[in-house]
Amino acid sequence: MSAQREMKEKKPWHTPLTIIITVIGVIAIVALVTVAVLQNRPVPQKYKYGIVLDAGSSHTALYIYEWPAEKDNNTGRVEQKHSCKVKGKGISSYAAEPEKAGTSLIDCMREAELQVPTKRHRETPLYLGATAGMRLLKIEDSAASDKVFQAVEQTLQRSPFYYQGARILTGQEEGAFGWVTVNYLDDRLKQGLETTGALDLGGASTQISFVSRNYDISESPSNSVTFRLYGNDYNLYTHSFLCYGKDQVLKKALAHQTQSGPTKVQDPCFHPGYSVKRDYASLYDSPCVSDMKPKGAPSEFTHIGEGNFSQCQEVVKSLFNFTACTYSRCSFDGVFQPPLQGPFGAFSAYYFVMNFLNLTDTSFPLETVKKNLANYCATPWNELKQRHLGRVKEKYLAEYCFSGTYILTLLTEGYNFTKEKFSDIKFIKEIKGSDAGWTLGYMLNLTNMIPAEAPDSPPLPHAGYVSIVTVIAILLFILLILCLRSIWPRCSKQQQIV
Ligand SMILES: Nc1ncnc2c1ncn2[C@@H]1O[C@H](COP(=O)(O)OP(=O)(O)O)[C@@H](O)[C@H]1O
Ligand SMILES: [Ca+2]
Repeated sequence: MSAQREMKEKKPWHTPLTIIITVIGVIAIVALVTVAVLQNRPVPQKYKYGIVLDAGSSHTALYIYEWPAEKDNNTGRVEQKHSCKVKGKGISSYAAEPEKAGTSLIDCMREAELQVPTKRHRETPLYLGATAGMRLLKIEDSAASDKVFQAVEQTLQRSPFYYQGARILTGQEEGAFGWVTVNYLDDRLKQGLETTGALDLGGASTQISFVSRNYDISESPSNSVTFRLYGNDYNLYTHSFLCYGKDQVLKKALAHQTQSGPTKVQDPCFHPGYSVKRDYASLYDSPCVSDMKPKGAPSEFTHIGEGNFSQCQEVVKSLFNFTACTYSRCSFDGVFQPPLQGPFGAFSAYYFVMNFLNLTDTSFPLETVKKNLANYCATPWNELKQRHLGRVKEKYLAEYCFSGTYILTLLTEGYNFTKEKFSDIKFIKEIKGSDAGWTLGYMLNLTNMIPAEAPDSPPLPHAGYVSIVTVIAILLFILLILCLRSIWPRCSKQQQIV
């Protein structure tokens, strides 16, 4: 039996000293991990809020956005928490009774007070942005537009939120902020990815916004918006066509068909069997058509449907001017447009209409889409009413054939989405739970929530920190055991020799 083995038997490794050292080591490691877990624990998540009212031509909607309080200007994600549809029409329809524009907002403001925690009310910014309906009212009757704003301001100032003002957005802002929203929600800005173009169709105006490589912004400076976001520069092309929202285009189409002041109009864009009396005064009441009003027209006409898609398309086409262009290239009405580029998201009325018509799938050939729409337009009005009334507003139902035809014509003839490019368009309502539209981009901009430069890389997250400390602690523990098992006997032997 060797001397070493004898010594081991006499002096096993679990001597009181080694046990004490092991216990102290274990306590130290547990303490280290506990401190790491407790000291660096994230504080319970708190949220901040922002509210934007979208005062559109047809209706007003309130959006509440929410984001983590700790990280608002770089890594945090802003999400839509809630939306509220204001009852009744858009604020521009209250020109004759402006106070009602203010009171119409009260219900949604109450809802917002319940949605945002009370202690956050005073710091929650509140914005109202009006679009083409108010642009038209301002052109038509600037004093009435001011009164509507006064009434709206009165309601908003009384709310507990941090009111930041109500104003009319320019067409460029409406287009550019829609583009920011779509690309922010898709996480394309932070990652510097290729961006998605934005197509917004409203009732009174429509916007197209996209980044086109090698596009010379100096050719039409009024169509360009430059951004520096997260360290990337963007030259955005954007244009807003006033009077090309679907409700104003319908007025233009009817104006086109009533130039001789008839008492009966046979309209290919409405369904067979459709017949409604309309008065000339309300058809021609907008600045988009007011100067076209035929002289000596009767007070009303009967609007009769014929259900003919290709004839409807001819009527719609005649509303665009494709000849006047002083630039290298134009979309229509003499407006500059660089070559289309990249994927596009089409939202708002583009989505509502194409979704109702079951035509959101753009992987089908354009010809198939047209054929399906032609079939739909030829469907008798009575049949459609039986199928959908009760679930769909009668006004919407009556107009889907016209709106669908307008959308296809605007995209293909107006903007030049050829049959190859048509599949670049995706009809979308929302992205990751937040509605596509200008409101989110508007708020991100006004609250400076998108930094111009890329944020510094974030510090180690809590879970990562705890894991690293735990791994180090386990390694230390293993080292300690190894030390005890292999080095300690030698140390003790040395002690013995001494
Ligand atoms: N469910 C729906 N079906 C069809 N059209 C709809 C639906 N919901 C909203 N719309 C239409 O979408 C358009 C929204 O435009 P809006 O934002 O009010 O105007 P603008 O942006 O021009 O100021 C209107 O034409 C409205 O009638
Ligand atoms: Ca709109």
